[in-house]
Amino acid sequence: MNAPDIVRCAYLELVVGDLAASREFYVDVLGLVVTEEDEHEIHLRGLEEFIHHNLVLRQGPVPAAAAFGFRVRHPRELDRAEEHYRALGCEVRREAPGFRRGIGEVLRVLDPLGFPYEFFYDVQHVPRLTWNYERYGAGAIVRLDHFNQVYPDVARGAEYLEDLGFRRTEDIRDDEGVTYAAWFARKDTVHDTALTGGAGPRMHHIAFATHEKHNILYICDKLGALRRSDAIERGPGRHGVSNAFYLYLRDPDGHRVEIYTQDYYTGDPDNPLVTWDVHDNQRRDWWGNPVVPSWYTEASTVLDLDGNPVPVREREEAREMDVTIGADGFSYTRKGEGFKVGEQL
Ligand SMILES: O=C1C=CC(S(=O)(=O)O)=CC1(O)O
Ligand SMILES: [Ca+2]
Ligand SMILES: [Fe+2]
Repeated sequence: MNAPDIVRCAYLELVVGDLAASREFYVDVLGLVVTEEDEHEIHLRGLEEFIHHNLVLRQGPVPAAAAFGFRVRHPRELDRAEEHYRALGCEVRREAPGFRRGIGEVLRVLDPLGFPYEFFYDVQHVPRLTWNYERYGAGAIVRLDHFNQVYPDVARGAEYLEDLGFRRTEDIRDDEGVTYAAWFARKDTVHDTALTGGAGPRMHHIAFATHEKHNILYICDKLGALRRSDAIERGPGRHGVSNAFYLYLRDPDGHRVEIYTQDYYTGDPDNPLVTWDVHDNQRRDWWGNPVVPSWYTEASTVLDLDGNPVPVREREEAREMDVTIGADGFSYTRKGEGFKVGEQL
């Protein structure tokens, strides 16, 4: 099927329970830039962004991820996207300009995995603050890097995303051929989205990029100084997959936010796939530090096109947390030299 020409992941809409508390987290603590705001919703972006927003926070009753927005290369790609999804039998809605602040026509779909995807081209340009160093806090979040989606059947989800034109850049598998997670790119970095095997469809995290590791360390130090270290869920650390330096935070509603820097270029057509053994204890943290259980088990509800929570299905294949016994207690540092056994916590 003719897939739409997707340029990049562009925005996420999050429903939050207390808009002021969320504003404090994303603006005062993390330093995202406010493009527009009113008493119902806030439109935020990274310092290097020129499209209207990368994140919408909307006050609502059920904390959830309401839309995953992707920019396409030309307005005609909305027609191609509509054709693609109708051929898949998906619910498709075309929304006139103005449906979303700063965005032109939007094509909305509930995709075959149950995720609310949106596609757009026309967008209001806003000031790119790249050189406005007076606006930079030490956390310095410069752009949206990726989404991460929880879905029960990663192999099935990968088939759908690859048919949508995404390039698989990395994955985690076992010797029996089970796929536990996979990463998919449209732009020239490691991913625009990823599938984490688990009960889904749910939103695992949104990731923003900084330029330097010290920006991430500053965010940790700032949260400590604010006595908000409980917002730190996992990290800081160095990923195996993607090679990025990372930190995972939980926002006031429990939505997971990754701060991410220095992954690698993947733009050549023959970019080699990197596959990790699920028992490799350095796959998710290159230093072998354990993955806290909540990172595997907790994620955000997603909404359908009418704003209702999408029902969640459990994963039927082996779960990474079980296979590695708790948080990476049954994994090896050096293959063939035996396993680290038992809980790491
Ligand atoms: O962006 C990512 C890159 C790597 C990893 S992992 O924990 O190293 O698998 C997780 C992640 O999907 O958040
Ligand atoms: Ca196919
Ligand atoms: Fe991530």
